[in-house]
Amino acid sequence: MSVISSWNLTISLNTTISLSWRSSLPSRAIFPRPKKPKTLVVLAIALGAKPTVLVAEKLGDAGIQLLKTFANVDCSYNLSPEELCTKISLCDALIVRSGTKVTREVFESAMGRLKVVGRAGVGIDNVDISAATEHGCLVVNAPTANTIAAAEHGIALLTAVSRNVAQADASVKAGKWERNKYVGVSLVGKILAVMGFGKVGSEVARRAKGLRMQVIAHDPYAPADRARAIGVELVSFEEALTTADFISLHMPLTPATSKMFNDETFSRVKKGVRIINVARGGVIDEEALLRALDSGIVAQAALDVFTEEPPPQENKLVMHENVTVTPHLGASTTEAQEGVALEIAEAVVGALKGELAATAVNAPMVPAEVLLELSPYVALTEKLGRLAVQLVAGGSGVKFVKVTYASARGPDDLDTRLLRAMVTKGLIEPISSVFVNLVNADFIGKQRGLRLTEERIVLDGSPEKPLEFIQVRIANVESKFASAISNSGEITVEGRVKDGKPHLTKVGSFGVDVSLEGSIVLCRQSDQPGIIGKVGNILSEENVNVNFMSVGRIAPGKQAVMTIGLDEEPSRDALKKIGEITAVEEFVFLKL
Ligand SMILES: NC(=O)c1ccc[n+]([C@@H]2O[C@H](COP(=O)([O-])OP(=O)(O)OC[C@H]3O[C@@H](n4cnc5c(N)ncnc54)[C@H](O)[C@@H]3O)[C@@H](O)[C@H]2O)c1
Ligand SMILES: O=C(O)[C@H](O)COP(=O)(O)O
Repeated sequence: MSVISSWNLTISLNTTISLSWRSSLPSRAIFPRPKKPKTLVVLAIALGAKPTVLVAEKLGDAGIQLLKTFANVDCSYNLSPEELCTKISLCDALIVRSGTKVTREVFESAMGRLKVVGRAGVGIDNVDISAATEHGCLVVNAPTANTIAAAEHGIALLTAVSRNVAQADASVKAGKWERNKYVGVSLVGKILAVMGFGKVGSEVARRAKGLRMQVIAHDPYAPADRARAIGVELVSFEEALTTADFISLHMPLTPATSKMFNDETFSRVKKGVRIINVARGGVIDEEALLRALDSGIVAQAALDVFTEEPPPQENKLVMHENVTVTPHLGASTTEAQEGVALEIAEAVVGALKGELAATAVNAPMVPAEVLLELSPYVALTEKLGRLAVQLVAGGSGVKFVKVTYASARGPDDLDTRLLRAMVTKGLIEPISSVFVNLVNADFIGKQRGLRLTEERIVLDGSPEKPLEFIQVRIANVESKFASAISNSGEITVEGRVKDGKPHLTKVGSFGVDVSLEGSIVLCRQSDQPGIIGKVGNILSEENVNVNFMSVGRIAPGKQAVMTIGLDEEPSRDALKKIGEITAVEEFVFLKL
């Protein structure tokens, strides 16, 4: 017997969302699936073996200790890209700082085993997030623990450039005493433009106010009330650029911010401006900065970060007399590194345990109370998806899927992202070798050409229950069980949560009622006495336990659909015998 595995979304009791590994029997009878390369690894975890965490860059000891309570920890620093790719297929989690590039090749080399990448810090520009998502790998970061350290480093560089501290230090050490050469500029009353008013930017602004600078900020996404509360005016990019005496950069490196400071922007700054960058090297076009420094447009620059780290030897920008540099030290305080290590270790352990960390970068965040409430509907939607797709006749292809949520709640009062992901999982997993989770559901769905639309029906009644029923319909397909096609011409399955358990309540236009556990047989027959007994006998001869049975009919004596819930999988022979009962017009066996 072969065993396959997949991520499974569950909601744990402490109300965190869980993406956990599940091993299950393949739906051989209907859709044989190839073995996946991650099988052994997943089984190892399922059987209680410790997961392996590769720590690829120096991490604070508290974090390492925490990881060791749950996992085997392999601290291998300075790996070459090739070595990382070789090692990664033996690891369930990877922890990096900014010095390791977690590329698409890394995810591909992981062969499906890598479940989480932890970035021990804020910037995730060294992790290929798209590739992580495509491979269903969760990415978490540690976004708060180094904020103060980075802000303090920004202020250190600001004060250092204003008083030529680095240059004067080097000069004295070279045996010189150049008091006139290193006359500085005062900060009091000068305009500081903080570019990127997030966590670090606002802490820099707070501290610069303490130095009695006039602080303005540019951030297209920052809330004005946060700026007001600190006494900072939010201004346009143009105003920040043209009025600032000092510019401090604190935005992430994204396609939109890449080389945001270039020849054109430098041509608009106030002559003699001083620039501090503790964000990311890539937000400045370094060659343009060099030109601006040489022409005196930029008087000085202080750089903690570079496009390429470490920058090449004898780099003109690094060696420039008006440039102060540090080797990406923004987060490097003892306190910040201990905090970051703990923050990332907790997030990675949580993710490996099946909880989705609050710092997930590539998965939708759903509040804990919403998760708890939606938990039984998560199971229901996945199972409806699984049923619907198994009803499709071979060769039909599944493209147009509609999910209808019927609820007494207002349209804005129901977060369906989880449910949509689970329908996608249910639709795709039985017919492919990919595994789908909350991280990659939308991507995989799109990749496979699935056009999933959602629809809300607002019911009268009490909004206490989040959902009354959920319907999954597949359009433009034939069904291997013709009765599953409703009057609208689509394969239709509908379900409800009863006593906390998912139930199938409609197939096509037939009302049914069966708990969605184990597997089910759907059987259409001409309504007459004795059929239930005959089917029951065939199954009991095989020791297959019937856990639920319901019959939905159009009218007495006409057609009826019998739904039988089974604990075990019947043999092909037993299924054949059911099909041979004279009154049975069609039947289908479905695995949940
Ligand atoms: N040098 C270091 O060691 C070090 C340490 C910590 C953080 N960082 C870097 O500092 C930066 C900020 O970190 P954070 O924790 O404050 O992040 P954050 O997400 O809290 O803040 C980033 C801010 O930038 C804003 N932003 C996005 N696009 C922008 C644009 N085009 N123009 C202006 N603002 C824009 C966002 O709205 C957000 O408010 C990141 O690049 C991070 O990697 C560096
Ligand atoms: O984005 C960050 O958190 C900082 O750049 C720190 O990077 P580091 O962990 O490599 O010091």
